[in-house]
Amino acid sequence: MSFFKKLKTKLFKSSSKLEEGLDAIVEDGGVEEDVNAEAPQVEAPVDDAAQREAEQRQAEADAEAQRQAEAERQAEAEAAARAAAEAETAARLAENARIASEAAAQADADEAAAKKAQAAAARAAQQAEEARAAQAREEAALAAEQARQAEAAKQAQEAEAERKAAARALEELEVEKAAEKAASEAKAPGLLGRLMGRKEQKTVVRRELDDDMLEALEELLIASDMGVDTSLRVTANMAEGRFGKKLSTQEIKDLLASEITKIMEPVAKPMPIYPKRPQVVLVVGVNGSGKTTTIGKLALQFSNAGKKVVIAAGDTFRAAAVEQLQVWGERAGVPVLTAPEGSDPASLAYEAMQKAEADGADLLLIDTAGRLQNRTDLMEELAKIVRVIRKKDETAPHNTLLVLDATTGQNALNQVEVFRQISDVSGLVMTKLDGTAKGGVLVALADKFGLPIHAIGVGEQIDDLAPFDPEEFAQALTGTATE
Ligand SMILES: Nc1nc2c(ncn2[C@@H]2O[C@H](COP(=O)(O)OP(=O)(O)OP(=O)(O)O)[C@@H](O)[C@H]2O)c(=O)[nH]1
Repeated sequence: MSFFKKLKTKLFKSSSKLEEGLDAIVEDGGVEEDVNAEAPQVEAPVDDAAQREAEQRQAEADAEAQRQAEAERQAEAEAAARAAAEAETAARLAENARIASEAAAQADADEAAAKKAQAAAARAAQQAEEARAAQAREEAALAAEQARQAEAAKQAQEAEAERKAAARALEELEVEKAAEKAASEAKAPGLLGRLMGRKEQKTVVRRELDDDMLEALEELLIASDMGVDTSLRVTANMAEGRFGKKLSTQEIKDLLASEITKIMEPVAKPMPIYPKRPQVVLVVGVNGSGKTTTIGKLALQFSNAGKKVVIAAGDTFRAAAVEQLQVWGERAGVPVLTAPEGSDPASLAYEAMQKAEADGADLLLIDTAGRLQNRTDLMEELAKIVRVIRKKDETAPHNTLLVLDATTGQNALNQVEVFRQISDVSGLVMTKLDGTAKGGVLVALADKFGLPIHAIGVGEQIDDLAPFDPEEFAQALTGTATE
């Protein structure tokens, strides 16, 4: 696992206090709004158009069905009228035939009558002919009418099918709308949604950035060890141009992360490497801050980078400390120079300089004691070490690294002040950033002293030392980290 992944995972966990605090501030007095509250609400334009179209299609289908029904009724009336007319014609023909036969009966008796009868018969025949023609016309008209009716019935059927389809479409649209409504209600992050940690949010809580909110933010940052001055300045910067505006937790976190990044960027610098050999690195810090561990981690990183490294176990007052450093030296594959318990650390430092020079080492890492209880003694001890190594190289030490335990919070600020008085601190290493909720102190340190932060310790293993990345640190601290 890479250093930063580790840092992010670990710091992410530990920063939950700050993150939770930010969540609480916005929720307290915030208002739940639609995620797109700023954007004008447009009510389902596509669905409405579809519904209007379906309604129009149905209206047209209804009108067509009505027209068909009317046509059918008219066709029936016409058929009845035609039937009546046919019956009348048939009656007339029968009457004519009767007249003709009467006329024929009288034909023998009366020629004139016979002629009349002939004429009548001719008329009757003509009428019969005309009646047949009429009937043929009627039949043709009837056939045409039947065809028209069949067509009308077909159209009515089609219209009915279309009406049904339109009704079905309308019904489906309603069902779809209801389903969408139900789904959106289910997605709304109500209490249950929040408890279940729903990802897709339709609403967001926003709170107006006012004096109360600024005060709450200041308190939270101070509680996160950012220090009073830094906290006030960070919140003032966050509020600039945003006072009275509504902000969501995410927006607040992003703002805070960007302010923290701005403060941390100038101090994020790796330990400088000089052409001078050996480059002497004095490592200072209170007991237990992680000096020994850090020296072991640095030794490994530099030797992995192709540098020849020598370690001097300068804390000659504690045998356990010396042994521990030897273990780290073995792990890193780097020689560790030691001296008997209680001997002068300055003379060990001198010997180490000689050995480093003789070996052609690139780096000499010198561990020192960290007894702050007797500050004068410690100051004298460090001053002596510096004097002695300057006999060999007057530009040494080239770096004085102050190792600080991040879990000590505000205490780290005091330690910087003290060690700056007794040594020429050139840069910081922050240890134990894993598993601490006190990462905020780095912001205060950077803001107050502007000392470079060369590396951060994120665990007890030899590879748990990472370069300091301000942006990732800010994201991890505010909970805006994406992984
Ligand atoms: N979790 C964690 N523990 C660390 C880290 N750095 C050091 N430690 C632990 O902190 C404790 C003290 O570390 P040391 O390296 O012995 O500290 P020191 O400053 O040399 O202490 P003295 O030897 O008493 O002067 C040890 O248990 C280390 O394992 C770190 O980055 N993360």
